[in-house]
Amino acid sequence: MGPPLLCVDGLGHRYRHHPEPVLRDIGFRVEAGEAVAVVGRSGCGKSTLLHLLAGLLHPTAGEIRIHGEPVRGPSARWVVMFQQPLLYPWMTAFENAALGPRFAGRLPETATAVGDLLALVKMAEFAGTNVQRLSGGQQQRVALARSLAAQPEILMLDEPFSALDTFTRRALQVEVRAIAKRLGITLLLVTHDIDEAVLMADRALVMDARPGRIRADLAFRPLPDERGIDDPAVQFERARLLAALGETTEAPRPGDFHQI
Ligand SMILES: Nc1ncnc2c1ncn2[C@@H]1O[C@H](COP(=O)(O)OP(=O)(O)OP(=O)(O)O)[C@@H](O)[C@H]1O
Repeated sequence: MGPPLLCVDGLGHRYRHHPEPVLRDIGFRVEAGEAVAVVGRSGCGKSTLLHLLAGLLHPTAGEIRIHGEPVRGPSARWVVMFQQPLLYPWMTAFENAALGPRFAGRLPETATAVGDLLALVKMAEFAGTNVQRLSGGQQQRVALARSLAAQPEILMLDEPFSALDTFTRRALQVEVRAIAKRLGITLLLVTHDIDEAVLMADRALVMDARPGRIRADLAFRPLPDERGIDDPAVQFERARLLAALGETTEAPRPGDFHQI
């Protein structure tokens, strides 16, 4: 068996002019195809961790390997989605989604594939619309299509839906998970939203703050890919996650929720 997709060992980070390290001694593995949420309170270092994993920031201690190779900078093998969709406002949805293939000189051959991706994210009818005329949720859908057009192995998400209303956020959380599973893309998500973690992930790494460390590695029991927050099994995993975060005093028992 080869190395895991992602291997993190003894990872630490200290910002310049910052007296204390933000992250200390972080280690975990992620296998290809997993969906992993890093969960913790605001300020515990989640974004810093994701920036390190994406090669946007260099660690001051430890090592990150993807396919056994040290991460030294950004790569076409992974893409990051942020809270803001970061689209070019003067372009249409299609033009934004097609940016990667265009820069790689792969348009027009890949135009159909980009069209298919817009359909996958339910934006086909808006392909020719200027993105300024789209809602926040629709803009994130376009950003998702742009990310998928890069054919990444890993999709890294930094609280990508936190600026959206609850209804839109829920829909995107469930859809992004289903799309990633369908395309075989590994999901790495950092969030302080427990619901987002149980809706999108198979497993949660629970972080402590000051310094940021992993307190627990919690594998969820198998849940359906298209899951609802009200499903009893999802509620059960949510309660386990809350207990792991120290938000409740007792871990739940299966009998606490019906139909498990
Ligand atoms: N560029 C920087 N320079 C110095 N300190 C920083 C920098 N970026 C973040 N920090 C500090 O590092 C700590 C962790 O920040 P980080 O954004 O990684 O946490 P987070 O868990 O993602 O928070 P949030 O959920 O609020 O986004 C905070 O104390 C923050 O002030």
